Amino acid sequence: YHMHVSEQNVADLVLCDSPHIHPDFGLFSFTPRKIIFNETPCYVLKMFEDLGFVNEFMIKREVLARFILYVKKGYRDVPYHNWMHAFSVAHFAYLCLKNFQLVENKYFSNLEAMAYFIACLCHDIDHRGTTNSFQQQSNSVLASLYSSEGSVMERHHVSQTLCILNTEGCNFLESLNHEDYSRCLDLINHMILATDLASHYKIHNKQLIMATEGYHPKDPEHRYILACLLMTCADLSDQTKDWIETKRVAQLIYAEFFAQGDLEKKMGKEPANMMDREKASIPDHQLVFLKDCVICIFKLLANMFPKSKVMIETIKRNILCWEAAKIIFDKKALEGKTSYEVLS
Ligand SMILES: Cc1nc2ccc(C(=O)N[C@]34C[C@H]5C[C@H](C[C@H](C5)C3)C4)cc2n2c(-c3ccccc3Cl)nnc12
Ligand SMILES: [Mg+2]
Repeated sequence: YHMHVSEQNVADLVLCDSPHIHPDFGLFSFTPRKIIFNETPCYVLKMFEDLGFVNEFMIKREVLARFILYVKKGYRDVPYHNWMHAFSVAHFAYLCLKNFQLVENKYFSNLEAMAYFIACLCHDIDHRGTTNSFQQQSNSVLASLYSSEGSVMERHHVSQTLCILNTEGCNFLESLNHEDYSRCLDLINHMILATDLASHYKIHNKQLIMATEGYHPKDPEHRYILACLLMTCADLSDQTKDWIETKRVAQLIYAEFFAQGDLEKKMGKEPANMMDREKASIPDHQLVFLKDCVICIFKLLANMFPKSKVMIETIKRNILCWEAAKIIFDKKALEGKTSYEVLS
């Protein structure tokens, strides 16, 4: 693995005790993006320990510290799909494990819980800020590797995760017995693949049935579908925070989308509307995304875990904010302003 992390940073992280955990850190309303970038590795280590995995699986703190720093280094400096996105997604996994007591209430085994947290942390490693369809369109190396199976980027994120685990001094799972080790990698693989939104639409109906008819913990398909639901919720968890956060995240996402659109234009390709800074109507697109995708997923989560009902209210409030914003965006469009200019 060509990346490198300084052993000084590893030593500092092993000794890190600096930030006391913020009192609201365990609440669904907490916004993990407010954590100072340089303190995030320490928070990941603290979440990992707080979830009991270090003791349960006899994990060496130094090896885990090195793994976390390699994962962080594996993310690129793109507007949205960067380390802070991974950190916020892992924080949401931490919130679900703690607030829903997924292990205590037998929804997840300890191994599944650890795989869930790790998959969230690693689910977008080495993202280039471009979509799966762009990989195909541009005949990227990743497309040549994975396009026959689909979920091109997600397969690359899995591959990068395995590369880091196989890097000297990073395999914190080495203390697991052979069966747990291969089961954990299999779980991480399926959980990361589940973050391809196109895949989510394929199993949404099964999730609806599970959420309405009841969860059967002994049914392996239910365990798989629940893991997929929890991955998608974590990936979209920015949408369950207050409006200021939601608006700021939209700026980051559209910065990425429009950069891809600009690239496609340079390549002589016609970008999709949501990627075209001249054509995209951000409020309209976000209203469709929130009403047709985000709120449906979190309603399923609320069916299974009533404690997450508060997030439905937050998403509804964000929808109202986008409805109000739409009026302003449409007025500014008449003055010739693009919606990205209005959003910024
Ligand atoms: C706020 C917000 N808006 C978003 C608007 C749109 C899309 C999006 O990928 N749409 C689709 C629409 C159809 C069917 C599939 C495949 C493609 C064609 C593209 C999905 C994602 C959005 N998204 C994400 C997000 C979640 C997972 C992966 C990547 C991203 Cl960017 N996280 N936050 C947001
Ligand atoms: Mg992704």
